Amino acid sequence: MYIFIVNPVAGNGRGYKIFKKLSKSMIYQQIIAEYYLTEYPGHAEEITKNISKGSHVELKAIIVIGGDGTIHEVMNGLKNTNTAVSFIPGGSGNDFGRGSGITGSPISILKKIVEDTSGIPYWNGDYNISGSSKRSFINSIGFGFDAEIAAKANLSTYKKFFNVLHLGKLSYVIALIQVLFKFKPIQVELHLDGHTESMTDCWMVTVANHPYYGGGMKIIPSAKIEADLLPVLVIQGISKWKILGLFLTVFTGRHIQFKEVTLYKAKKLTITAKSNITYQVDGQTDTCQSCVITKNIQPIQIMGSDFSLKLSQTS
Ligand SMILES: Nc1ncnc2c1ncn2[C@@H]1O[C@H](COP(=O)(O)OP(=O)(O)OP(=O)(O)O)[C@@H](O)[C@H]1O
Repeated sequence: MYIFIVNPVAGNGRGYKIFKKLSKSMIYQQIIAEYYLTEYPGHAEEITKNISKGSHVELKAIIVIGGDGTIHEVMNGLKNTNTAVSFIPGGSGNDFGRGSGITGSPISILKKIVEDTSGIPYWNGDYNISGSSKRSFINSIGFGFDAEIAAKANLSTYKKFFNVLHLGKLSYVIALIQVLFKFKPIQVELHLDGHTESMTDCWMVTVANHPYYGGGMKIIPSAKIEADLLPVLVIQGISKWKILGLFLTVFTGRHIQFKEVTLYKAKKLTITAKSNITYQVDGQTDTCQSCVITKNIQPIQIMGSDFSLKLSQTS
């Protein structure tokens, strides 16, 4: 059996339209399926927790139709890492689809999920904000400048408007300009395994499970799906005009050539700031003063990925 968790408001209603069309398709009619429509923020996580508690012995996969926020909730609701998960992009950003190799039309993705026998292993990252319990991020977690851009864009009225026009990236460009002239670099201490870096002029620190964020920007082009190691990108000591130029190159991934950009790899990162800083996790924002980040040691099987075809060809 397949269980669909559908966010009907993802992508301004795209999630629901995709599910409606898919549910009438031949392939959907041929499988045993149950579906849930989410009704409020946090609902996908609750549904997944309940599924995990139940005894769906024949459960082949949970299939998420929505955006990154919905798959973030589902991954955090999973109690049993043996449950396979898949994703049919229905949101506005859909970076998880890009990063895990899930591409094509909804029907072709469902076909791949049904025909895929093993899937690919995917390691989420874990983050522990001081004083709260551990959670997982599916795409990335970032502190400082990019998080403030995400916070500004999420609160804006123009984000919805641009999303309807499929120009979601433009909302980040406007938010970037708004944040740029007010932003004050942050003072942070990074503990990367046994190594410590103190920074007084830090613009941002981002950790990612794969290259993409913000609807297709290649923030850490070299990030790959792997166990154990976290790629960490740090930007420090840069002028406002230069960071503007840097962000223009993020879509191509050439920003890593700037001398103000440093890439690290670590099993564990602890970030401690002098005062509260803004962070974004899979696009949702909040503030914190310290955070511990590690890689989840239990992989989740992701079905319907184009990468599983490549894996089976190389093995
Ligand atoms: N029925 C609902 N009404 C309002 N919000 C909902 C409902 N169901 C789920 N949500 C919330 O909608 C938010 C946005 O969903 P999601 O991130 O999947 O779509 P998106 O923002 O369009 O895509 P992306 O994150 O890829 O840009 C999620 O945080 C989720 O908690």
